[in-house]
Amino acid sequence: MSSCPFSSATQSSAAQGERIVQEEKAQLDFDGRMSYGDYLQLDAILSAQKPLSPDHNEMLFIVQHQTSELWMKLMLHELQAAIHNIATDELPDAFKKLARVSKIMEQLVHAWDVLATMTPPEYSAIRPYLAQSSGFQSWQYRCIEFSMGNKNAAMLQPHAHRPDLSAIVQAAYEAPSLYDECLRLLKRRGLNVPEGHTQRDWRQPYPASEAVENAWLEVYRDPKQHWDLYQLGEELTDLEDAFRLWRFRHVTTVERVIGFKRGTGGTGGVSYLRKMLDTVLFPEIWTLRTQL
Ligand code: HEM
Ligand SMILES: N[C@@H](CC(=O)c1ccccc1NC=O)C(=O)O
Repeated sequence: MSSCPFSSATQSSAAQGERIVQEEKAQLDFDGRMSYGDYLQLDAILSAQKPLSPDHNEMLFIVQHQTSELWMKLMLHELQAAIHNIATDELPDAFKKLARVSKIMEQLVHAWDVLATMTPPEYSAIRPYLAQSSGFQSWQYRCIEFSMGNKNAAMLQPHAHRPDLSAIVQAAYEAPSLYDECLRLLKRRGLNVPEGHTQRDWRQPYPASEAVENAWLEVYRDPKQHWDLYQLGEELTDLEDAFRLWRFRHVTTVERVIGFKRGTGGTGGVSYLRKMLDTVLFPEIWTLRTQL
């Protein structure tokens, strides 16, 4: 009999653990049945981490980006469905999805904390192996930017070598953005949105206007009268707020890890990412607040 209280505690809890599994009648035999790993295609996902360098920290770098791309996949799925819901006047359905998109964006903001544990020398050991690859070439990210209205034809070019992906990014470029559909909705609801905003070349960057600010102001000055449009405006605010935080954490993390080195994607690095901080997706949603 062992005199060590920890070893007897371990034995009894092991026995207890086994008893619970038996009593609860957990399914233990997966011969011919679909298991957790089968359903989630874990063999495919968990065999996709292939470091190129001998460095320990490359696994962090790969997992961080792969998980980000998975969250972006869900974000696009929700965002595109929300845009469709707005176009077809199903606002409660759109709100549910937009709230989820904002939460995913917040999740990605917090994810920077994990990557920021990588020091400059640790990243320098990996960086040569990345060659000219860069997040700049993320086609899902570009679809998100385009769907949110940040249109820029130059951003199509890195995808030209992959016609399959290029077609998807091109479609997001040509389609009305989330904000375009919101303005069309405002017009259907009788607000005074000029035609240049409801029927335009969707590939062009969104042109902010006083007329649109006035339309939103009508909503914001009397929220009870236009409750769902007011709620929509606030959902757009949450979304852009979260997106701004993501951009900011990106540039700060990049500065702490590579300083002012040029980016592997060919840009000036931090200087480019700082310019991106000036992006405004839903301009009148912000400017209207000066009038309230
Ligand atoms: C140590 C980590 C990171 C560094 C040093 C870094 C660096 C950079 C740099 C310098 C650029 C500018 C383009 C270039 O010339 O390469 C860039 C762009 C970009 N990065 Fe990162 N990045 C890091 C992590 C991430 C992560 C975790 C993501 C998440 C998916 C990400 C997504 C992007 C995206 C989407 C762009 C394009 C942004 C735009 O065009 O506005 N990056 N990154
Ligand atoms: N642009 C980064 C490289 C980089 O960050 C990266 C490279 C390959 C895959 C994802 C990346 N992440 C985001 O840009 C750099 O200049 O170090």
